[in-house]
Amino acid sequence: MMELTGSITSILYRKDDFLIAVLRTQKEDIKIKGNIHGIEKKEALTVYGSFETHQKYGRQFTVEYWERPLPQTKNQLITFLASPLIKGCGKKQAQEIVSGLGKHALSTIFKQGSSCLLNIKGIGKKRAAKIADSVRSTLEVQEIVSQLLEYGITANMALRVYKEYGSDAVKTLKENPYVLTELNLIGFSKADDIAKRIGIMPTSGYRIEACLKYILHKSCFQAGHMYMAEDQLLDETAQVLNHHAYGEDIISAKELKNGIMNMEEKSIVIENDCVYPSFLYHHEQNLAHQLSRMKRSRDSIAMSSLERQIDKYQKKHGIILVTEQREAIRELLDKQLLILTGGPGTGKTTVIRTMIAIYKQLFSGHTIRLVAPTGKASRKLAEMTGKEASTIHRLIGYQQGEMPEYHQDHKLPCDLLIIDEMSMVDVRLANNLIQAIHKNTKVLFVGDIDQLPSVGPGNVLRDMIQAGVPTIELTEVFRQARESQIIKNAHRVNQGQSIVFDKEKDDFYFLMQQDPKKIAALLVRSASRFLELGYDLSDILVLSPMKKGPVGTEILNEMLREKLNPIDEVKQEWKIGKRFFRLGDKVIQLQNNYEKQIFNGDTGVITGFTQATDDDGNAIDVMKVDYFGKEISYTKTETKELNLGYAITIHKAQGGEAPIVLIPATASHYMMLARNLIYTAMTRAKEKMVVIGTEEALNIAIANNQIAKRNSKLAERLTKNTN
Ligand SMILES: Nc1ncnc2c1ncn2[C@@H]1O[C@H](COP(=O)(O)OP(=O)(O)OP(=O)(O)O)[C@@H](O)[C@H]1O
Repeated sequence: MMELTGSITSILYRKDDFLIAVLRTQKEDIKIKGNIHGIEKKEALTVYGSFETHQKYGRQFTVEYWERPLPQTKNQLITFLASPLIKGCGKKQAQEIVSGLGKHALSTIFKQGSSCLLNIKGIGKKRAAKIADSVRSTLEVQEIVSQLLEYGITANMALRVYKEYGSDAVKTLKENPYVLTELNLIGFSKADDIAKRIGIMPTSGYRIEACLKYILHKSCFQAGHMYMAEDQLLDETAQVLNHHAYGEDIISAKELKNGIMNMEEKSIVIENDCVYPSFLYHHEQNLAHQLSRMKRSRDSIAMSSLERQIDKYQKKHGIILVTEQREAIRELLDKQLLILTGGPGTGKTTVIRTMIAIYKQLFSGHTIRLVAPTGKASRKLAEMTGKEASTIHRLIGYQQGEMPEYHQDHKLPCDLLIIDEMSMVDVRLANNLIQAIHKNTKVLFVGDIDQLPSVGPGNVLRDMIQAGVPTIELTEVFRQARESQIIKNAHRVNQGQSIVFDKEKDDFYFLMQQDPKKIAALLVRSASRFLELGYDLSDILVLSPMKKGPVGTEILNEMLREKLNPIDEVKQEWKIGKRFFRLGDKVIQLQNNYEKQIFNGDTGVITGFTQATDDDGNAIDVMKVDYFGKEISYTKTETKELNLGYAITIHKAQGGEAPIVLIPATASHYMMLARNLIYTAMTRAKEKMVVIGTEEALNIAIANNQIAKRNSKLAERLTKNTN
């Protein structure tokens, strides 16, 4: 193996840890390539490896191992200390440190910590701690990264583990590489490969427990279950453990059972052969406990005064509420908890509006709050009611991994709480919300149970209805039923009837096409046509049931971008690995970001690329995205929270709506042909709905009403608690 030392003069390509760069040695400029983490232009570097001649790219040096040579001369030391790697240290402080501590400054700081910096001019206690921390972590990280690289643990993973375990990172990982799955860095099978390279025994308890957890979590977070039957969990785990790289029957049933027993004390709860991740068990139990207490309590108010108020409202607004709507208002004022459910256009928002107006008349001075699970849904709720509305997260002050601001010992100051789009709320969010509700607060859950269930575990709305929580179902369809076919067809789909078309009306189009590739092309053409007609990009929702495949969102996004926002010389772009973001691109946020107050499913448009300063005062590149007039900055690393948003999955579109909705219907995504998917997509359309595909595929979807059952005991607990 050869050794080369020099400084980086240019970076030619970088993706994650993989780098191609030019290294200037004393003799010549050499193209180097390999997994080199966090190196920037001008930095000194020593690489170990060998030369090879690439057919296309010629002679280059393949790096097996690398290190940042410790600065030797005083000047090198000053440059290192003043670099962005060392926080809190500018050039002035670096010069003072080197003149105070001499050429062994780094090892002195590493060994003695911040105390050796306290006598240096211009360095106070806080700055000394910052500098000492940075020196320690920079040196340690380099050591850790190089030690772990040989096992296939990338620098990014090593850094994350370092953050969690500090100097113990290598020891921890060598003993239990499955912590990489705990930290959500890789899945079980990749961790298992790494474990094999490290030499972990296939019968290791860590391996068994990691696999049990992986199977259980997959079932809860991908299929939405709250628990798994113990036998099924054991069977599925045995299959993975015994077939992945090690051959059959390496793990016995007894060892698996032991694994479960070990976990029982730490991370799972077993109740009558049902295995729950502990936190989900506690969410379900606490939610049931709190809900059943609420269900029981009753309020009594003057009903005659209520009836008078309803009559007054009807007269003022020229509306006659139907029996169910009137009943909903009565019920909520009589009880503490009510569910209002119904399909599109059945008057749910009308009930909310009436309820707010009457409640205000009856209880002036009381506080009313309106919330929904996503930013998109809460904006829609505010628009429909003309009242302020927020996300549930914002209402309760929820931050990832922290206790919400409002909880069981600090209740929300609110008298009437209305929660819209309840079908999207999973058990975790539902419990956090319910715990924060005061025993005197009235709660109205509004939702449509025929839409897709929550992305997260549980089926809260359905379970509550099943358990007998007071529910009013609105069945009469008011809106558009006569004039528009969208609502009419949505209700037909929901009842398992095929779609009907009236060519005279121009709000529901079906474009027949069999070939999936042509369907994709037609979706793009139709979207472009609507733009030509004067609609805005934000008016158009192109939805697909899936990400992959010929009509999946991935391909559609690329095709739509090329058509609707093609590249030109002046449009700036950011290239990050294989992905790139272009000025004017429509993007979607993929996860909740509480700091930015941007939530999973929010869509925006890229408005520019600029520079900002980070917490340490360093200049960083940022990309600006406009979300409904709110401008949010993303660093390059943060763009992993974004995807192109020209086409999004139906799941991500829940809770939102747009004037135009376009969807494909093809048997090529046979697995995804389900009634609640089509129904959810259709109910997003306000003005025009375009389906492109075959009637056969559409009818298969409409006929498929097999809603995958989710394992949950919320209904059972609620019923038991109440009886
Ligand atoms: N009792 C009623 N009499 C006449 N019109 C009504 C009545 N209730 C509601 N409407 C009208 O029906 C339309 C749909 O009502 P609303 O928006 O309340 O339904 P929704 O269930 O909230 O619909 P979506 O879920 O699709 O948003 C509105 O135009 C509303 O004014």
